[in-house]
Amino acid sequence: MITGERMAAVDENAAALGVSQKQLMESSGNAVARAVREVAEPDSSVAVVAGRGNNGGDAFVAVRFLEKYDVTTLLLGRADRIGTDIARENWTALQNAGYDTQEVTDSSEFDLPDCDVVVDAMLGTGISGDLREPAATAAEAINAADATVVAVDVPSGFDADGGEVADNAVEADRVVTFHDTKPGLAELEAELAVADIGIPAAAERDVGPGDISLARPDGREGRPYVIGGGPYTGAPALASQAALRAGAELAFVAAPESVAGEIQGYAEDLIVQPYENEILTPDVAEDLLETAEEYDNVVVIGPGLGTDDETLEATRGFLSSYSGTAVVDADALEVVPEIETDATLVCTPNRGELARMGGPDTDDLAAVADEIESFAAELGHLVLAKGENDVITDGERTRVSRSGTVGMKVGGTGDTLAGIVAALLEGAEPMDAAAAGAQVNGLAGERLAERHEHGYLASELLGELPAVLWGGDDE
Ligand SMILES: NC(=O)C1=CN([C@@H]2O[C@H](COP(=O)(O)OP(=O)(O)OC[C@H]3O[C@@H](n4cnc5c(N)ncnc54)[C@H](O)[C@@H]3O)[C@@H](O)[C@H]2O)[C@H](O)CC1
Ligand SMILES: [K+]
Repeated sequence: MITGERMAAVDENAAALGVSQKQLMESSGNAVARAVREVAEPDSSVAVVAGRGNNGGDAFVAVRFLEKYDVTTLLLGRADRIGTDIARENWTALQNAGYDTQEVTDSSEFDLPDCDVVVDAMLGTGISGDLREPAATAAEAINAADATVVAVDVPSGFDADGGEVADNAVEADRVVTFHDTKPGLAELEAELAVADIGIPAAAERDVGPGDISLARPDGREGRPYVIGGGPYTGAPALASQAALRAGAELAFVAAPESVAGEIQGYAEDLIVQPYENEILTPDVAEDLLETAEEYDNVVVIGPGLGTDDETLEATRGFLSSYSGTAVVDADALEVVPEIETDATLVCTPNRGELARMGGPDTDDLAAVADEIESFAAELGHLVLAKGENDVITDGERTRVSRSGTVGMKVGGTGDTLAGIVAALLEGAEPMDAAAAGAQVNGLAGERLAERHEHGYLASELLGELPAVLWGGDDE
């Protein structure tokens, strides 16, 4: 099962692996033609009703595989308004090759020919809400027609993310969906076929550009709250700055007053909130818990906290009572296996921390991804295990992020990762935020390594994050 928006991410990953959208469209269209042949008689007439997106594009491909039938293709809208190159190229091929096509620019012009089969290629996973004109009029005519209706990917008007069906949606007899079923499809009356369209497994398993598109904040959102510092001051400063660079609106740091000034000194952009103590104690943790619950923040707990018994007790208490989302990093990780909590925890252990938590003890994390998945299932929380390749798993789904370079084995890169994940968690599901966060942190390192193989600093990753997340002119 995959949602429409995650399907788009997988498509983007496939393209990055070298399997282009146009190749996928050719496979999709071929699958649609196969379904039509299954319901059509040799002399059947077929009406293709196509939208201006890639859903329509799939049907333009299908037409080339239905030469034996009497096929008419109706495009809802003007050809020069077709929304993607690959759909337009397939429309133009039909024009050049003399296929029977019509542009319907106004609902009143829409006249569904008498036919045995209708291919519903108006809207797929790119839609939102009830059908707008002329799709609405077309859907009404399709539903009223005495023909077998074959829907491309999903019936037009079906929401592939949540499974809702628009009131004026097409009622299909058959649905040919691509790669994997979508939420709610199996509940429809229609006969469902899931067509393999040649997407490599790596496009789903390995984290890629599609995952960054999916988790990228569109604008400033979120106010991560970093609870760190004590013996160390660099870690919380790096984590909170990384959160700002990855899209957070504000970044708070709660730290002992003895080091708060030092942390503030790293960056005026941070909002450092000192607490009276040399270290994090249980009663301080209770105050911070109140603040965290009040502001509905994503919390990052651990960077620079140290392993003093009282601090660990405080961390145990905080995480047991907290009910929001927390990135747990560094020394705070050791309390996670010991506690019960309603919080959503995203644990970011390195190889040693993973082993100490009870996970597999090996350098090659990708090779033991299944074991890490079982460990996360048992732990009951999401694990982002950091290594040369990072393994991200919630105990059911497991991804591998292969970005990064050997030069990133330098102090602080785990802190920037924690901050990036916290920022992405403000607007994305935990698995998506953790996978994209791991990928983004690594890509920032790759950008630095293009200039010098070694010798760069975790603090230099910060300046690379906006380009990795939002692109922009590279110097
Ligand atoms: N891996 C795969 O699954 C592949 C799927 N393919 C096909 O691509 C479509 C998604 O295409 P996309 O261009 O994103 O959007 P759509 O074609 O679904 O529709 C967008 C189109 O419709 C207009 N629109 C949006 N909302 C409405 C509305 N409520 N009423 C009327 N019109 C609406 C919008 O303006 C756009 O023009 C997927 O379903 C598959 O069929 C790829 O071809 C190959 C890989
Ligand atoms: K459709």
